[in-house]
This record gives sequence, C-alpha cells and structure tokens, in this order.
Amino acid sequence: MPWFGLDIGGTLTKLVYFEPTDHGEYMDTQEELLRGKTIRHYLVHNKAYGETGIRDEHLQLDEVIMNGRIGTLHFIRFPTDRMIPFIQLVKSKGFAQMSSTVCATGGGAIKYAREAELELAMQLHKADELESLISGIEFIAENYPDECYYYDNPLDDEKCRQVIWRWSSARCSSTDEQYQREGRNESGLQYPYVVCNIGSGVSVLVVRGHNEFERVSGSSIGGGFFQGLCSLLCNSQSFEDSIELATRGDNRNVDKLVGDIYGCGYESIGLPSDTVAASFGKISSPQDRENVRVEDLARSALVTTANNIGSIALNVAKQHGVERIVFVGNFLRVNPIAARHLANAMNFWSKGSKKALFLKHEGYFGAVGCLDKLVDVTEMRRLLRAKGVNISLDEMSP
Ligand SMILES: Nc1ncnc2c1ncn2[C@@H]1O[C@H](COP(=O)(O)OP(=O)(O)OP(=O)(O)O)[C@@H](O)[C@H]1O
Ligand SMILES: CC(C)(CO)[C@@H](O)C(=O)NCCC(=O)O
Repeated sequence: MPWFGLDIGGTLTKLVYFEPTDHGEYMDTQEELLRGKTIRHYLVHNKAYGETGIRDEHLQLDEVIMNGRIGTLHFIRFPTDRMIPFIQLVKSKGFAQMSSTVCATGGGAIKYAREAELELAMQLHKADELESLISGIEFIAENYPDECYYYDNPLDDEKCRQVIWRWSSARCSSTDEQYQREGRNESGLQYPYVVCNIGSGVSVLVVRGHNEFERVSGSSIGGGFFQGLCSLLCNSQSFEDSIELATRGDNRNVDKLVGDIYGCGYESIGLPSDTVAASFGKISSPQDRENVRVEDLARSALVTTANNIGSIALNVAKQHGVERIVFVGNFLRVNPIAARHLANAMNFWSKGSKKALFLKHEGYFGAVGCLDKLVDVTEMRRLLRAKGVNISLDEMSP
C-alpha cells in the first residue's frame, strides 16, 4: 500500500511518497502490487514533473521503517499556485483510485480540501501543520543520525565547516566510531528544544517533550518577505535567482553598520563595528542609490531576513531557558548564507550558550509528520480491528 503525505504551504507544496520495498515478506495483493508499480513508474522514474514539480533525489531515504513496513521515502515539491493543475493531473492519471491513503497538512489542506475531495472523489486525512512538523522532525532525527548538523566558524569563509550533531549524546563528530557501534536506535531527541520554521512566514515553537509543544512566537518577515523584496528590488524571477544574486553581493554597501555611525564599535554596549545598525540604511538618498548593485540589495534582503528571524528565535530560547534551536523550512534550501548568519548570531549574541542546529530535510518535515501521524491512526485501526471493532480512517481523522 503506497502512502502519501502532502504539506500544502503558502508557497510550496511538499509531497512525500513512501514506497514499500519489502513485498517478499508481505502478502500484498496483485492489485496492490500493480498500483505500486504504476505510481512508482511515474514518480520514481522521473526527477521533474511538468514545468515546476521537482523530486529532490539527494534527500531520498532508503530502508525506512513505517508501520512495520520497510520502504523508500521520496521527496517531491512544487509551487502551491500549481495546486489546481496538480489535482487535475492526479485525476487524469487515475492516482486517486490507486492510493488508498493521502494525508494532508498545511493551510492548503484546509483551503483546497473541497476541491480535492470533489475532483478526486476521496477524503484527505487532515493533520495539524505544527503537530506534523514536530512529528516529522522527531521521526527523521531519531532514525537518521546524520540528519542534524551545525556550523563551525560560521562566518569564516576559510574555516567554516558543517559538522554532524549527534543529538542523543551531544557528541559532534561524524567519524565517531563509538556512536557508529551504538547503531541508529540509540539516537533520540533531547528535550527541550526550540524549532524555528522558516517557510513563507515564520513560526517559533518550544518543544518540551513528545507531543508537548507550544507555538510561542512568529513573524511575517520570512521566506515570502525575502522573495517578495528580491522580486521588487532586483527583478529576480525565482528563489534560486535571488540566492544566486545574494551570494555575489555585499550587504555592507546597502546596510548602515555600527562602524559607519561610530567610526568604530560601540563596545560598552557590546555592539562591534561590523554589526548592522540599520538595514538598508545606506541607500536613503537618490545619490546613494545610483551605484547600488542588485547583488548587494539581494544580500541585504537576505541578511535582514536572517537577522530578524535570529533575534526572535534567540529571544524565545532565552525566555524559555532552552539551549538548542533547530532551524527548518525551505527558506534554508540552497541557502547556506542565511544558515551561517543564523549560526553566528545564535553563538555571538548568547555568548556561546545557545546552539543553532540545522536539518538536511529542511522543508519536508510537515509532509513526513502527517504521514507518520497517519501511520499512528492506521496502527490504532489495526488494534481495534483485532478487537473486533471496525472503523474507517475518515472517522478517525482529526
Ligand atoms: N523553489 C522555490 N520556490 C519558491 N520558494 C522557495 C523555493 N525554494 C525555497 N523557497 C523559499 O522557501 C519558502 C517557503 O518555504 P516552505 O515550503 O517551508 O513554506 P510554506 O509551507 O510554503 O509556507 P507556510 O508554512 O508559511 O505556509 C519561500 O518563501 C522561499 O523563501
Ligand atoms: C500562518 C503560518 C502558520 C502558515 O504556515 C505561517 O506562515 C506563519 O507562522 N506566519 C507568521 C505569522 C505571525 O506573524 O506569527
């Protein structure tokens, strides 16, 4: 039985597909095998779907155990403004009849529910987006020890490196032999931690235990803000375009630094001269703007967004006495500049007491988590059936 998790966000829709690979051990019916084959043929044999759908092959996870089955997790994304054509594609290929279970989360799971259910004659099993996010983070981080990493010397181009973070033991080397001997089941999350999800908008959550979290802050200055600003200021055509421009830019030509105001640092209150004092503060007059480059504007938009998010996340961590801050969301896709700024900001402003952590599957946790939640429901249904109670998944959907 193939499983799908769909996270329909404000900008991107993320589709996670679980492809069982253990048919030899299970009594799948011929019909189920045929369904799986047809879906696999389309999804797994392609890396791009239409003009905008992409499978992130580098993120694929093999030998995943879900609901007692072993399989491969595939990660696919497309812009949410293609949701209606996506529903039509699913309909035209007959996928809706083939997939018995689709779990959906994100705002679009509510917004597009009627359309999808009418067109596809199926019910989406809806899950809360933040519950799914945490579920997905914990599922992946617990099962894949190499998922989580941090930056050493984040703002030093020569010395900066990514280091695997062993969450369970707080050991940090990817070549740690003892850890490898322990095996992946030893992995596990340490509570509490802060999650800062940078999607179109930003949500900041404190996670205190399994199924125990609170959304304590948020901001509209997130990935959508960055891309909107770059479209306006730099005429950038895509997120990738904006990142590419920012990579070649220098925000010091656009932002006013403490050093520009003081001529040096304002050390007595802990502000070094290279701290941004005023984002976009150097281009107020028409003359200032004459020679400004789009690359510098894109870089400033990126640093402004990252710094603002960093400040909110750090305040949350301080207020709630939490040491580890996990940054996720697709704003961090192909965006090491933002990640390195966040890492540096957490370290510098907390005097080394807070750590910024990053996860390789960046924006896919909601989609994984709603699948995982569906698995819980499926498992519960199996137990109930064993006791003679028959109940449909739809009745159990939240
Ligand atoms: N290929 C891309 N196309 C558009 N945006 C992208 C792309 N890759 C990364 N991004 C960035 O990721 C952001 C969306 O991230 P994500 O998918 O995590 O959020 P979302 O679920 O769409 O939003 P929200 O959770 O606020 O509803 C965009 O605003 C943009 O900054
Ligand atoms: C509205 C959501 C939760 C949708 O994912 C997200 O875009 C967000 O957290 N936005 C920020 C809203 C705020 O200002 O708190």
